[in-house]
Amino acid sequence: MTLTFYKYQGTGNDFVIIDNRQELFNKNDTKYVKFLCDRRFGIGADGLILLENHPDADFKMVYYNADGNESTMCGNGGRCIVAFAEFLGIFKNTTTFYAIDGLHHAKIEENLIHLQMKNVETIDTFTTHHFLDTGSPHHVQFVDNLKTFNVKAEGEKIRYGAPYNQAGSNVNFVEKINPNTFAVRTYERGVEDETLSCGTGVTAVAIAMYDSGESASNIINLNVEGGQLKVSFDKVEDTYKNVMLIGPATQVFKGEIEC
Ligand SMILES: N[C@H](CCC[C@H](N)C(=O)O)C(=O)O
Repeated sequence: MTLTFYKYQGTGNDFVIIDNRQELFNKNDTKYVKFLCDRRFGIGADGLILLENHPDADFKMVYYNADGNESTMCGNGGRCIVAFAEFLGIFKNTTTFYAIDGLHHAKIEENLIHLQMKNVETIDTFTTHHFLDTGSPHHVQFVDNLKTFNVKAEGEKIRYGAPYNQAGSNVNFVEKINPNTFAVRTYERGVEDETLSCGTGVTAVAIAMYDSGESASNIINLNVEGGQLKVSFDKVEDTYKNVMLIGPATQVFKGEIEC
């Protein structure tokens, strides 16, 4: 049997996306998902995304990291599945979908995907870093010379070290460009390497920078290895609401693979 897939990338975070509305994909075959994401033996991607039907929304998103395990919310993957759903004709302009962290609203404007992320109520702030969950867990810390920083080695230490341990966290290293712009490089849990961009990661960075006073703007630019993203939000009492992750999402190619 052949499996039709689409390859998407959102600021360099890349995904295999499958229209699984017929529910033919074997969701329990971790080894097969890992094979599809393998950059040498398979298609190659940071993650795999299934688009499925949902009774109360336009569609449902199921996300797997490159290690083959289902994981928490993927912001760049969320932007890519919105572009894919529009390509399939599931919606025009605005849409809603369910992901593991709940209902998401999204719209496409001037070729950019505007994805509403979950509200953020809790930010743990320490002398060395911040920790918050934007749909996935994120450790956020400033470094000098981000360009030459050893993201993989240092990210791995933090990701597997206390207090995260085996469950882990994604790790974002940050450099301030100006009060409204930050450069970010991310070590991603479940990819176990640096990715060119992490959507829930830049969302965490933007909120942490505002919350700690590093930025006074609620519209923040994030420069990532794979391009530029924008995050906007409203702080209502102690909660960050209307959190929007804004950026491009591109269909790179369509393919078929034996399964
Ligand atoms: N690796 C993350 C999920 C994907 C996050 C990232 N690709 C994004 O764009 O948010 C985790 O397991 O927590």
